[in-house]
Amino acid sequence: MTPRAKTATVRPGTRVAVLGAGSWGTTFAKILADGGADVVLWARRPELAREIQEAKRNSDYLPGINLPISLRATARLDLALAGAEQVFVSVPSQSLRENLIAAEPHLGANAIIVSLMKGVERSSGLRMSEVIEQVLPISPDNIAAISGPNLALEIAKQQPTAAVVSSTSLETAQAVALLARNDYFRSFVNTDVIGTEFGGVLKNLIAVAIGIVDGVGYGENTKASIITRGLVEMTDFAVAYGAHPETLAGLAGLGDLIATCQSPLSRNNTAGRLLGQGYSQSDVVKQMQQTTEGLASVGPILELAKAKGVEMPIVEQVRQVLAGTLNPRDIAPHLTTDSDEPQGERTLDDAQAHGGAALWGSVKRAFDQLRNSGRGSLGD
Ligand SMILES: NC(=O)C1=CN([C@@H]2O[C@H](COP(=O)(O)OP(=O)(O)OC[C@H]3O[C@@H](n4cnc5c(N)ncnc54)[C@H](OP(=O)(O)O)[C@@H]3O)[C@@H](O)[C@H]2O)C=CC1
Ligand SMILES: O=C(CO)COP(=O)(O)O
Repeated sequence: MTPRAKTATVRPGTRVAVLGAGSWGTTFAKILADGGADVVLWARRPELAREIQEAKRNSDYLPGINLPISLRATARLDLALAGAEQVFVSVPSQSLRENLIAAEPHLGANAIIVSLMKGVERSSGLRMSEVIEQVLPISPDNIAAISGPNLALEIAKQQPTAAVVSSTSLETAQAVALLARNDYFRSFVNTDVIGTEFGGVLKNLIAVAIGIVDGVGYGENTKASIITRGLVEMTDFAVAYGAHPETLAGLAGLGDLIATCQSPLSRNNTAGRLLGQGYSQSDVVKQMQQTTEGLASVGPILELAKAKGVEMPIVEQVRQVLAGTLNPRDIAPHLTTDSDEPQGERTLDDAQAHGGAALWGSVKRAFDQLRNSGRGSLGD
């Protein structure tokens, strides 16, 4: 799976919309505007739309950040979507369905819909691209997802980073990647939507576990053990659902896992830290002012894991801490067995064996893919 990209160019001023003016939606609108697109950002609260439109600020979510002069904002969905060739969606995952239903009458026939979200729908267990496909009369080839190590505030400060744009259609991924890039944000492409989306969902759960460990006061050994074993868990799960193991070794898997597990900017990490300090789930939910996808994803992910016979001991422990049935001090990087017998270490090699790839082969292919897709699609 090495996408060979065609050379493509971006039309300056291509009209796009971003739905959701929280920290990521606003940051992504800035990425697109700084890349030359004509961006209209939709905020559900008129006062926030007004602040962005008039003061070029979003003081609720990105304090201290100056937004591009060219960025426009509105609380009217019809105005945001009028003429938009690409629509980037960044609302909480649990509200995606209702927002798509509201947006549908205003969407252009050939608009590409891009998910920026990292959750699954609790009621259905569906990934965001699956919800989009279910709600809108749209071909899967017109849907994309973007994921990677993308802590919003760092990017809003124009610190360089990269992400993966994924679509079943390489051309769609390229068309989106060409707009979602500028001198501080680099988009690579792939066609593994399942792996790209699940990477973003699953790293949130491991980040909650790391936060718990931090809150308890355990150190680097515990965290490194959980991150390493967490990546195996993530890969096992995603591969069971059809992902390519290489994707989990890339920006949307390992890359995002590292960023989210080590940054205090991460809301999932912060929620975990509060749990580790002894706060209950309901206290944590009250304290978290921003979207914390991991808390909503634990249940559906464990259900999906069970359906495929995948063991996820770290995610299961997160569930138990959330439920108040496991003392946070007892969280540990368990092996995937209850046996008292010493077990062989299951590594990425084992997890990736489902996909028929050995670790170093797949890592090499991932690097090749990034190199090729970057050169081919971005024209440098
Ligand atoms: N922040 C980050 O660093 C990153 C976040 N993401 C993903 O982006 C998605 C959005 O997260 P993020 O921007 O951080 O969240 P925030 O909490 O910062 O913002 C959420 C936004 O969604 C709006 N919103 C809340 N409920 C609804 C609803 N029912 N209908 C419409 N809009 C609603 C909020 O509006 P209001 O202000 O009016 O409440 C706000 O504009 C998540 O899936 C997250 O995982 C991905 C990469 C990075
Ligand atoms: O996805 C993110 C970074 O890539 C943001 O993580 P949080 O949602 O935990 O803040």
